[in-house]
Amino acid sequence: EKSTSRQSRKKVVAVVGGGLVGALNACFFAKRGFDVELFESREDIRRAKIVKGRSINLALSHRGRQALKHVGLEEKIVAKGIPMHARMIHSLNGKQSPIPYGRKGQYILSVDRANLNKELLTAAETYPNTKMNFDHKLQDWNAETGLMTFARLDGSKEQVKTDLIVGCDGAFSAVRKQFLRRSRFDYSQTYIPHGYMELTMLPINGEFAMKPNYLHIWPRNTFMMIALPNLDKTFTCTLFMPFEDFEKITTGDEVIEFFQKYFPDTIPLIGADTLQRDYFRLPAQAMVSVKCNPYHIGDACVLMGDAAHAVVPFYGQGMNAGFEDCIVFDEIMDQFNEDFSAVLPEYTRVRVPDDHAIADLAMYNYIEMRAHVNSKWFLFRKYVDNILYFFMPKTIIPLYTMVTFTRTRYHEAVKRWHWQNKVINRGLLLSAVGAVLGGSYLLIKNPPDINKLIVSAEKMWDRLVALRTL
Ligand SMILES: Cc1cc2nc3c(=O)[nH]c(=O)nc-3n(C[C@H](O)[C@H](O)[C@H](O)COP(=O)(O)OP(=O)(O)OC[C@H]3O[C@@H](n4cnc5c(N)ncnc54)[C@H](O)[C@@H]3O)c2cc1C
Ligand SMILES: COc1ccc2c(c1)CN(c1nc(C(=O)N(C)c3cc(Cl)c(F)cc3C(=O)O)c(Cl)s1)C2
Repeated sequence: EKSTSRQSRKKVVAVVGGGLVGALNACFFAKRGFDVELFESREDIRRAKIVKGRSINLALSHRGRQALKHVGLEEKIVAKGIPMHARMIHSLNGKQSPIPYGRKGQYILSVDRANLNKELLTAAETYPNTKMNFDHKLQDWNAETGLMTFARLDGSKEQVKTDLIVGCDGAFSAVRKQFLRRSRFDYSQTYIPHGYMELTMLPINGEFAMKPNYLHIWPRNTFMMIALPNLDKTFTCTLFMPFEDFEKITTGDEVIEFFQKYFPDTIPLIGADTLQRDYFRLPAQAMVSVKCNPYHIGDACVLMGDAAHAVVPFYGQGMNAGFEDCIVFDEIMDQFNEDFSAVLPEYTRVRVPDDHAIADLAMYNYIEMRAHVNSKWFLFRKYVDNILYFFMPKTIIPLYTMVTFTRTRYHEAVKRWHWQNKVINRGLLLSAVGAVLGGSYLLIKNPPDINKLIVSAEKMWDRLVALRTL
């Protein structure tokens, strides 16, 4: 007979937010047999034309692919992604230098954000036990009763109560608002002084304007641009620049002048008119880094994705980390037999250190890129990484390799990176000391004609002085 007791009735999970992580999470919970109610404030993007204001394409790497694989979506998404086997570094003089991401199979994928979101929503909808509620904006919820209040477009209100609330409503999460009112909830957010703006590089004579299977980068210290390819043979270029520099450029001529100075090779590729039109289409967008702890309240609510950890995009890991949140939570559900009162605290204990680590890594990389990464430095650093990795593949694994191509826990990748740096620095120090000792031994053994040395040193000095006066 129909059992009514709470234990045996199928539990209802509310997923708030139908973005990338919310839609994927709906699949994870539905696959487990829960009744899933997804609530998304926007309209169903599968009916809408474009999704403005978010990055148009993203880099999907190993962590994200493993999550998609878990719900049987990896092939479908990878088939619509464009492999990027290497970075293509564009120097100021127009020289292009490829730096492979790793061995043959190690590549990342450029995927279209809107298409990925649509595929995930459609996949969630195919489960008979999911219900999609679009135009439902969470206004408030009560941590004691679990009662949620949604506002509809027509101003009406709808109240819903479920067994678990999964907050996947992004960097400015409404679900997280309740956490902020509670004691012992740590929260920090940092806006960086850089903004980002997307520009489109159209095909030239029906072909990609640049080589497609690369992540194109124009590192210019304070400024940086990157370009990821799209299936329609366009590139989406993302320009990163301090807001105060965006604000200095107010006319079409100033846009061209700026690109002529810093990204000259892109003007013929983007086209002066497209550049001037795109530049004033949308204002530069802000980038925020959010860290918080804990990710749960009792057995009632848990945060995942940007709602729990918005990161600056300088590692291409935000979505990959949010997707990995879903796998980690799912693994803990197995360990604790879906008992929310045990699963949620364990999820916080396990996942917070890793999501904080990737937030710190992305911020560190932003500061490093801004401070002293131009093409030469970028090339040098990646060559050193790749050479050490080539000779000592088991000992020296580049940080980006651990982050991008493995599921090494983010905080463990950071620990190992610090250890490797110590080993490398000690190695460099030892070899430097060795060179000095060896050199001086040779000098003592057969001293050169000291007078000749002085004469050639004086000649060198005179030439230097002459150079300086030029
Ligand atoms: C410029 C840029 C480049 C990036 N590049 C990459 C990359 O290359 N690789 C990568 O892995 N990541 C990248 N990211 C990060 C990635 O975009 C985010 O990590 C990812 O979108 C997070 O997904 P999410 O579902 O947690 O949040 P979101 O994508 O923000 O989705 C949140 C959803 O919740 C809905 N919502 C919000 N409030 C409410 C409410 N009150 N009620 C109901 N619904 C609500 C929103 O409408 C939205 O649909 C980039 C980010 C930026 C800004
Ligand atoms: C759509 O908007 C965006 C915006 C930023 C990014 C992406 C997509 C994708 N991004 C990736 N970053 C890495 C990485 O590990 N590092 C260290 C890098 C970091 C920077 Cl900033 C960079 F320019 C190159 C590399 C690199 O190594 O190629 C990947 Cl691997 S993919 C950054």
